[in-house]
Amino acid sequence: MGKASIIGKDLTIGYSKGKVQKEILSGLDFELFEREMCCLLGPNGVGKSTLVKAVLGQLKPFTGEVLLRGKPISSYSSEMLAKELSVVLTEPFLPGNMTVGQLVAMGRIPHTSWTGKLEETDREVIQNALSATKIEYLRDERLSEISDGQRQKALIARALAQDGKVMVLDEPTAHLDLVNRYEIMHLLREISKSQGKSILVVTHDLEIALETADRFWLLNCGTPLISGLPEDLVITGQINQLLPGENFRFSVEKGRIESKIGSLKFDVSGPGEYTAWVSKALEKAGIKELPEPIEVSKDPFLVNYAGKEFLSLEDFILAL
Ligand SMILES: Nc1ncnc2c1ncn2[C@@H]1O[C@H](COP(=O)(O)OP(=O)(O)OP(=O)(O)O)[C@@H](O)[C@H]1O
Repeated sequence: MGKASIIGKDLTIGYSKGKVQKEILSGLDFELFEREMCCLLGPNGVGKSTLVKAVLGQLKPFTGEVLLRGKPISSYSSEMLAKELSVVLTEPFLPGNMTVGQLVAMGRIPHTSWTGKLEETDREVIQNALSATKIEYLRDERLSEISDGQRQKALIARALAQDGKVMVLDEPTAHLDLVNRYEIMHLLREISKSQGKSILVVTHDLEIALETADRFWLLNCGTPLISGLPEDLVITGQINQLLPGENFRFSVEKGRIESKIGSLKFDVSGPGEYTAWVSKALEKAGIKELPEPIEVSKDPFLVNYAGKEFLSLEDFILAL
């Protein structure tokens, strides 16, 4: 574990309207470490973006304080903050006729002199940011003419060019397809290691976060922030904090959320990697009980039930 880049101490955060304070979260303690990618997870409306605003120094806590590299974040000027912290927000306004290269170059603004002239070192940083995000080929493309996934990578490249030690991203994979979501989260993980950055990512992608994050911060209404290795949170069952109500649970064996199956009264035997899928298909079809055992075989896949063979689960369920 590296040093903590960001420390939150007994924070109470929320919004003020006139003299009225609307408290969103309280009693928050956390540390974001160097070389770590930390995913902040929690249900809609719990206060993840509000916490991010406090971490970025954009929202003054009602009580407690946020320390950035050991100093209160409130003591940083906006110029100093821009050198330490890079941010990727959900849907920023981007001029469509700007090129990817120009967008990434904007990351250097906190570092250039008042003339805004890019020095050789700035150009190198921009080149490295484009290459780390694997979008050099997009340098001259306009933002209005690239895909959502490519735009997201360009925004990450801009944050990299800004070269802060801490990167904060609020739902960087929203609206992206599964492959792009994996790719971006793996890329962020790679960057945290290769460039020694602390990366905080707000995400709802639990399964991808489990694959990529070094640490989770779990937020839930009325409970303290839980910080730990994702694997520890799975093993201790604390991960279930993310699942409201009684209908879902996190399957420790399968590493994903599933609906709680009441008492299933069928007996499936065969290759372990297939039996769970058989149960799942039966459960979705509303079947909770079967009098005979089900045997599944591999190469070719066959379901054997009550003396009959089926080539697919669809055929099997249709015959029941
Ligand atoms: N500017 C604001 N003024 C007052 N209340 C706000 C403001 N922004 C957000 N809130 C309230 O703060 C609470 C937490 O909102 P926040 O956006 O932080 O949640 P979130 O966990 O990021 O949600 P989501 O997962 O849906 O993005 C909500 O009840 C919301 O209505």
